[in-house]
Amino acid sequence: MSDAIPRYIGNYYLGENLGSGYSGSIFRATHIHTGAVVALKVQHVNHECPTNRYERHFYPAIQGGAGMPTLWGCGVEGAWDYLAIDLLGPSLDNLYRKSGKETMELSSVCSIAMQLIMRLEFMHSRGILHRDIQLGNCTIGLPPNEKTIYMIDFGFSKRYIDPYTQRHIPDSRAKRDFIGNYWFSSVGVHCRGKVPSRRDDLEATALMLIHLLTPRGLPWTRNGVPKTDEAHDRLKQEKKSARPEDLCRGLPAEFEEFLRYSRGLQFQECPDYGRCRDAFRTLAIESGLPDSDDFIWPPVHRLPGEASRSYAPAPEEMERILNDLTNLDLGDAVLGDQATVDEAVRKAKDAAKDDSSKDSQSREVIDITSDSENNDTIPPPPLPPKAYKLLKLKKRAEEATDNTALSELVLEFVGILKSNSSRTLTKEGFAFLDTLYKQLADPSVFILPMRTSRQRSSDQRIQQENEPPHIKLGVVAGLRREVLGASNNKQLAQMVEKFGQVTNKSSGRTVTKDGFAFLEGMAQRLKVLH
Ligand SMILES: Nc1ncnc2c1ncn2[C@@H]1O[C@H](COP(=O)(O)OP(=O)(O)OP(=O)(O)O)[C@@H](O)[C@H]1O
Repeated sequence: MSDAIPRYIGNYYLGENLGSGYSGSIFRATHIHTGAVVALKVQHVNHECPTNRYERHFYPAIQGGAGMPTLWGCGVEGAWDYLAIDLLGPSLDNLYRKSGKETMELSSVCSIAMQLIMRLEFMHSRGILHRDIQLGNCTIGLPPNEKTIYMIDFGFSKRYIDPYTQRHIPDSRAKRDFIGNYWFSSVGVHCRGKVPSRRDDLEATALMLIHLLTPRGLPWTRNGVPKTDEAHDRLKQEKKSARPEDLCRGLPAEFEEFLRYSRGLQFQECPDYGRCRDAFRTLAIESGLPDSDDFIWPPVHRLPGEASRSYAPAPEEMERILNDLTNLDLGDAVLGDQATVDEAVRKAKDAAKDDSSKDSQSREVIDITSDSENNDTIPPPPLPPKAYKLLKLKKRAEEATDNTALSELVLEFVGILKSNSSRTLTKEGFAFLDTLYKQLADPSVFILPMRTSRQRSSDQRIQQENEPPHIKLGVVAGLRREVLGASNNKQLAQMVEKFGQVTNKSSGRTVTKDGFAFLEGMAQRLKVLH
């Protein structure tokens, strides 16, 4: 049998070579009778890894899905096994390399995230895992479908739902040979030899997104493909030991949350695709980007005049801000007490003098005197705006005398958190929740704060570090539902307490979409309850 690929295979005339992988080559090809142009995936029948033979069996189950290529024909002719599939555009790998940029734009990455999560939801709904998520296996369509991302290469795919019994495939403790790719396959599958399931497709997607936003990519991709077993072992070790917070440092919190969420899923658990997708849509909107998941290439920049959300500050930066706040000594002070304000302003001025000019320029200063009862002319302290607004809100919550006023304050609280670049619940945010709790539980009794101090005992710290994110997501999602049925303030108080505790225990202490919905539901309920 000749090893040279012929000009004709099946009814197709082969044209330009579009790409070659480990297991074969892809050609642009024309049907000799209809003139239809397709991508012909050609593989030698004796190939040691006969992926075409497997791949053709997955197409029937995914036909018609958005971003799923159509299989127009397949067969074996002579020494060649071929698949004729929709001709598509360049892969994300091609686009990324050709862009010459160190990282992809956030707008592109958000739309990739939304579309890929949708593709996986569809494939998984058809009982199929992809198992080889990577940039080269995602292509854009040809016009008019250039805004759609297509999933290709089902050579490593597998059914996770047994078509006969309709049951999920079983887990196994036995280590298995690795199937997937070095860069993005999940830690469980790649480094621990676990059986792949839906969670691993999601984790691979998360790693790929983080890679696109990281200068020089994920750390273990920087030395190229490992050529020896030792190099592969080193790569696995590096991948296994990389903590999500380190991989996602400086990125919007959504990426770390997505990675943690996928890693926290149980073997058979169905991911909440909608919630994952919504998180990236919200991120896009808050960053002043279009909310559609259309993949626009070359990427669009921020819409003019739109509010933009910058990346979350790195932990060190957050630490510095919090230290600045602590130095202001507002901790136990009575707000509104002029002596306290004077003292704070004096300290703030001293601190500001020490600060580099770069730092002071980057801070927004809120004028606390503009609506203060005291007609003070002293310049305002350089408190971060979010912290200051929250402290003012807390004070107003202390003075609130009815549920209607509390309802409005809760909505303002949501507004402040949403308008800020970071959704982290800071100590001022917790202080507001404490006051709200106190007001709801019994306005006449002083309740010990749930969390107003940054000091934590080592026990608490261990507990906090061990709290998996899906626990927080589950509890807050439950609160979001329950809050609308609350029949008195005491019940609402318990919910605020639970919300504060679970947020405090979660890594990042971010307020999620469910968290906002819970707070908005609380405001709604407060209006009704008297
Ligand atoms: N339908 C298509 N239309 C246009 N280009 C395609 C198409 N399918 C694949 N390609 C190009 O060919 C490359 C290899 O495709 P594919 O991954 O399906 O082949 P493979 O032999 O399984 O590769 P690998 O061994 O790298 O997994 C892709 O990265 C893409 O650039």
